[in-house]
Amino acid sequence: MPPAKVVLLACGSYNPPTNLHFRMFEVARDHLHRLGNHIVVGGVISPVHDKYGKKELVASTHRVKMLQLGLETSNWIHLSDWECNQPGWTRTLEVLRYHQNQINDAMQSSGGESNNKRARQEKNLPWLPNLGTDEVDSVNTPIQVKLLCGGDLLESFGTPGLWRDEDIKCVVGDHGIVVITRAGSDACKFIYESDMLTKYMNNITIVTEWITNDISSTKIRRAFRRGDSVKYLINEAVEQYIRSHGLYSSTAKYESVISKSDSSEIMLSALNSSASIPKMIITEPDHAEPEQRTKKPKTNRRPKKVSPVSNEIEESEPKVKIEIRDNGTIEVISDKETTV
Ligand SMILES: Nc1ncnc2c1ncn2[C@@H]1O[C@H](COP(=O)(O)OP(=O)(O)OP(=O)(O)O)[C@@H](O)[C@H]1O
Ligand SMILES: NC(=O)c1ccc[n+]([C@@H]2O[C@H](COP(=O)(O)O)[C@@H](O)[C@H]2O)c1
Repeated sequence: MPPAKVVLLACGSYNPPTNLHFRMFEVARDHLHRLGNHIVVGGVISPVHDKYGKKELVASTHRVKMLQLGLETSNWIHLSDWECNQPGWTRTLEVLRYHQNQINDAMQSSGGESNNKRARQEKNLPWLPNLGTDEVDSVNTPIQVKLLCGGDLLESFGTPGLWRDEDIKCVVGDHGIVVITRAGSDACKFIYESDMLTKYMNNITIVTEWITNDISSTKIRRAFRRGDSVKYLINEAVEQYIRSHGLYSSTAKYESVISKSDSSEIMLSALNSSASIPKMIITEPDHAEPEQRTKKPKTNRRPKKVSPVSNEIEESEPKVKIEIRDNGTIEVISDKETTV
């Protein structure tokens, strides 16, 4: 079997981007190439929309600029600002599908895989500028966009009300996930405890990061606030940018475009909206029914703030409370079990 061509797409806040955000891609690419059944033809970072409303989230104009600076030294990871240029927060499945469809369109409109290289070069996408290269031509297989994430993001699938079951099924079943292990999360155990993830296990690649380093954006923001050094933890140009714009300092004002309770309602209405998602052109989803998960995720952190539930949610929907915690994570508490 010829190796599958893969684009790794990582969603997140990048508030600010740390060395580990970029390193995730390197670790994942090495691993996939070593397995021998994938060729990674590109890496894409998609920063989340301002209306995601996470605590201390600075404007996407800053986060995009910091990512551009951090990526200057990479020749294969690129920024896609599509998500943050949308009118509101976009579910991750939609983000994956948009990028998959763009690639499929570009490949198809340039006459397929094996001919018309120049036409394909003209179709190069800003976040995938190597469509017309020999590397991409080397095998005649479609390009698959996979979600690249840390173990904590995988575990967020188990937060009641945060992800739609059918989204998880399509993210894992249609696209596939590459998960980098992270301190504090246990991806293998999480998959074992989920019937649905176990079912799609052949599309989940767990990559153990042996050179462990638990940098997080939260810790970097804390260091800035306290005036501590962040040298060797984030890119120097990114550090310079943060200092020159006075981001994350103890006096920094977070000009949130929306209030926290608005952000909860925006996420909820996006999750409950019946608006159809553009379908991928190549792969059709497997419509197997989600299976029941038997265990609620454990949490021992106390909520800081509770926002009212939007009235627009129907009676039959789970009652959901959104809480924004001290460390900036958004926690959604539902009165129903998740079906991951
Ligand atoms: N140290 C790390 N190891 C593995 N994955 C990481 C690491 N840091 C971030 N990631 C992953 O990068 C993606 C984007 O993460 P995000 O922007 O939320 O960063 P974060 O450091 O977790 O942020 P915060 O501390 O603000 O919650 C997620 O998939 C996350 O799991
Ligand atoms: N239902 C969904 O599609 C869903 C839910 C929660 C978070 N997400 C995404 O996961 C990422 C999480 O980022 P943070 O770890 O910074 O919160 C963001 O890109 C966010 O958009 C997607």
